[in-house]
Amino acid sequence: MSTQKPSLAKGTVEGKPATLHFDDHGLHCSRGQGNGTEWTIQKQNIISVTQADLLKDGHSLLYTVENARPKDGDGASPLSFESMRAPHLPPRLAKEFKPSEQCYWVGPRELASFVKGHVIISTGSGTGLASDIFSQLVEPVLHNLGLFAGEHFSTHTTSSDTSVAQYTRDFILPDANDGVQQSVLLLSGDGGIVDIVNTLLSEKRTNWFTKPKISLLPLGTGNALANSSGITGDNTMGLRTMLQGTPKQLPLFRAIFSPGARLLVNEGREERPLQGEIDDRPVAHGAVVCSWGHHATLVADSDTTEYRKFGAERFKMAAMEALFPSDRSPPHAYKGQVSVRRSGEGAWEVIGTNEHGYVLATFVNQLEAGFTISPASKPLDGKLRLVHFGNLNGQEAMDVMSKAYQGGKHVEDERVGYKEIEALKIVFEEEEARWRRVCVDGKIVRVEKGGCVEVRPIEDGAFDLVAR
Ligand SMILES: Nc1ncnc2c1ncn2[C@@H]1O[C@H](COP(=O)(O)OP(=O)(O)OP(=O)(O)O)[C@@H](O)[C@H]1O
Repeated sequence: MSTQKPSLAKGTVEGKPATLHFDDHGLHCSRGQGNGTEWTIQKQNIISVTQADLLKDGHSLLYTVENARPKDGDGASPLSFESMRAPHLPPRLAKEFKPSEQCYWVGPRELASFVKGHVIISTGSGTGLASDIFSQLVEPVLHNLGLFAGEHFSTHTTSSDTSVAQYTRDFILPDANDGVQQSVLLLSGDGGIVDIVNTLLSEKRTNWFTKPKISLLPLGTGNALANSSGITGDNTMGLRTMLQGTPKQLPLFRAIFSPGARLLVNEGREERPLQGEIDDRPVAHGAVVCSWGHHATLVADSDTTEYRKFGAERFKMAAMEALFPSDRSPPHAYKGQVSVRRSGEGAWEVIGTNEHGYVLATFVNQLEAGFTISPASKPLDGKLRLVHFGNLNGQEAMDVMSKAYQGGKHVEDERVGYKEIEALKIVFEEEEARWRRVCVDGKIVRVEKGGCVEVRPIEDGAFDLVAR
């Protein structure tokens, strides 16, 4: 329902006389009388309104259009880019979609002499749309803004799961250490973010370290960070936030593992040392979630080429397998001691018995669009919250977790524990390695037998995230 008066302008569109009016649904354009043309640009598709160079005080409206529905898994972008030149746009539209003054991507081109622009395209994220979305949507927007690869930004396309970390180490970190301002456009899911965070925090930083500003175009499967920071919520793939958002410090946690913890890669077939280390103990940083139990298992088990074809459905499919194993056995009861600290120096408080189903500490509200894991979490509020339940049977666990799709009602269920915490500690009592897998923002860390992990927020920032 419309809540504000429509805003009107008479003038021209692409040089021809037109009437434009803007309301809560979008921009309605009409040309000519009687049998003239009428069309609407939906509000959710509007990226931004910029000054058009050639028209001096005129405007360009940048927006997305839906492509004919691509077949699942064919790697084609669902959206492409259009722009419209109009000297006079309805004032409310021009005001509401004005780009942020701090935004490198719409600032004066002279900025390129002291700000470095980077575009990172993570081809392995989500269902593999990043390359086509870059060429059909993002690059045309950048060209429209007068930005060209090689001149105003460098482009890096990933070829392996170490590409983002490598690029960060080789290009972004040295400049950040020299105090150079950098704006990064990252086309990826949460994984690209966690790769950059861990690389920046595990290497040496100088006193001049200048935090890069990162705009995330959410192209992963869950996109928890984007869904919880107001980056999504329109139909522009994060481009509106990139142009209109402001940089905000990304809250981070540190997970310190017992010696011997390893990162599992290549569908769990290979292991690697973690990037970070403190006092000989492996360390991982995250911005979204650290979990053990059903959540970590379903993330780990569904990270295969086969499952990835199903997009976000892969999480539900793996959850069914974990909660209702095909041999009809009950879901696994995860054995270990879980404890939390409610205040910095307070006593450790033991959670539940030594059998658990779900142990998840998070900063974010949603783990995927509509799956509200922590309803009290506000965008980038930096508060770590624990969601926990014990050893429930498959149907009970399914009933509880289904309520997360109803706006986070699971936290009202008496079987679920939900609280703000300062620190989480897990001491693992599992014999089999697969039950000692911990998820840190989608990455999987396997802890050694008898090992432990401790998780707490840190003050340190790696970069600023452009958010609304
Ligand atoms: N060309 C590639 N080959 C192999 N791995 C890649 C390639 N490009 C990216 N990757 C890896 O794929 C993973 C993609 O993770 P990312 O989080 O971006 O997507 P996702 O898991 O689908 O989404 P989300 O974490 O938001 O659910 C990252 O670990 C990244 O390093």
